[in-house]
Order: sequence, then structure tokens, then C-alpha cells
Amino acid sequence: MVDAMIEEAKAALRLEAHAKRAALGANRRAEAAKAVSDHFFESIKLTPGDIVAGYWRIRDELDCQAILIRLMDSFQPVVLPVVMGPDEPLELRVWEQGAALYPAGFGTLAPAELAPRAEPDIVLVPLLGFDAKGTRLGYGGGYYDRTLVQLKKRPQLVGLAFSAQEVDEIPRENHDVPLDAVVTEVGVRQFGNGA
Ligand SMILES: Nc1nc2c(c(=O)[nH]1)N(C=O)[C@@H](CNc1ccc(C(=O)N[C@@H](CCC(=O)O)C(=O)O)cc1)CN2
Ligand SMILES: Nc1ncnc2c1ncn2[C@@H]1O[C@H](COP(=O)(O)OP(=O)(O)OP(=O)(O)O)[C@@H](O)[C@H]1O
Repeated sequence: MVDAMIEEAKAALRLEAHAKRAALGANRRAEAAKAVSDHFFESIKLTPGDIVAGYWRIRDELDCQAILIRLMDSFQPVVLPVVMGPDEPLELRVWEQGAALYPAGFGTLAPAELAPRAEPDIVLVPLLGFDAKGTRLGYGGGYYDRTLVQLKKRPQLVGLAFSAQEVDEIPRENHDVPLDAVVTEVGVRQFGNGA
């Protein structure tokens, strides 16, 4: 498939995934976030000191705040992403326990400009949709793809989602970095996409 056709197919899948995610009620969202947190800590192997990149929920994304707080409570370092510009990789800033967060665009919060940066071992990836092969559909900014290619070591990529966000096969472009796993309220799916 040529890139223009892939972009068209992705645009249609984005609309579908948007609608499916928006249709979930507040109770289901909260229950799912709790279940995802439980599955994450039961199934994803963490080594002490592993740095975990989280995200600050935008609109109706699955909320990973409970996971991040529990990680910080057990002294596992956490970073949050900041968009620096449309063609830039994300800046990953360390969120020290109890440190203030500031508006960072798109309704997100992030640590202060002076917070230290760190390269993650595990990335909790927000997403609009995913497919059975672990291909991810984001908002189309390419931020995660750009960020991941410039890290020294490829981290473990764990998508977090509601199970309703699974869509038919998402066409993959060369720059699309596939997920290693997706955690939903139903459980953990491993994809064997690892480098
Ligand atoms: N929680 C969270 N944080 C994140 C991301 C994410 O997907 N989720 N990002 C992952 O890259 C980066 C932010 N990228 C974003 C890109 C587009 C839109 C957005 O709202 N797009 C609109 C259309 C554009 C517009 O509003 O004009 C949309 O999709 O409706 C938001 C965040 C970094 N932080
Ligand atoms: N490694 C890269 N280097 C330069 N540009 C890139 C890279 N990866 C992606 N892009 C650009 O980003 C655009 C959007 O990519 P894509 O549709 O895969 O975004 P997405 O994964 O849905 O978005 P996001 O990661 O922000 O949630 C691509 O058309 C491409 O121009």
C-alpha cells in the first residue's frame, strides 16, 4: 500500500476508534483503569530501578495515574512526556514523588522545565486504537515514533487501552514502531514484536 492510501485507511480507523472509546461510560472507564493496573503489576516484569514512561490522560484515554503513583510509591522512577514542537521528539521529564506538575498542552500536565530527563526502560503508550498484531494508532502526530527511534536502547512498549479500542488490521508504515504488549481490562496481550 502506498503511503497516501495508508494515511486514508488510518484516518477511517481513527474515526472508528475515537467513537468506540468515547462510547464507554464513566463507571466502565474507572473499573477498566483499575483492572488494567492490576493486570499490569501481575504480568509486566519490572526490575528495581527500571524507568517507566507514563502519560497524563487526554480526554477519554485510559487513565494510568494509579499505576504511576504505585510505581513512585515503590521507588520506581517515572517520566512524563512533553511536546516540544510539531516535528520534535517528546521530552521525557522525571516526575519525582510529590513534585508539582504544570500544564503542558493538549490538556496534559508535566514536570517543570528544570526537571531531570531520563530514558525509559518501559513505555506505557497511550493510543486511540490497536490491532491483533500490536500495531498502534495514535492521533497522527508521530510523536512516539519519533521519540522511540532516538533512544539509545529500545524500551519495552506496553500499550494501555480499553478492549473496545481494538480495530481491524491497521496498515503499518515504515516508521510505525509496533507494541510489545497491550494491557486492557480483559488482560495482557503479548505480541512478540520485540527487537
Ligand atoms: N495522554 C497523552 N499524552 C501524550 C500523547 C498522547 O497521545 N496521549 N501524545 C502522543 O503523541 C503526545 C501529544 N500528542 C497529541 C497529538 C494530538 C492531539 C489532539 O488532540 N489531536 C486532535 C486533533 C488536533 C487538534 O486538536 O487540532 C484529535 O485527535 O482530536 C493531542 C495530543 C504527547 N503526550
Ligand atoms: N521516525 C520518524 N521521523 C520523522 N517523522 C516521523 C517519524 N515517525 C513518524 N513521523 C511522522 O509522523 C507522521 C504521523 O505518524 P503516525 O500516523 O504513525 O502517528 P501516530 O503514531 O498515530 O501519532 P502519535 O505517536 O503522535 O500518537 C508521519 O506521517 C510521519 O511524517
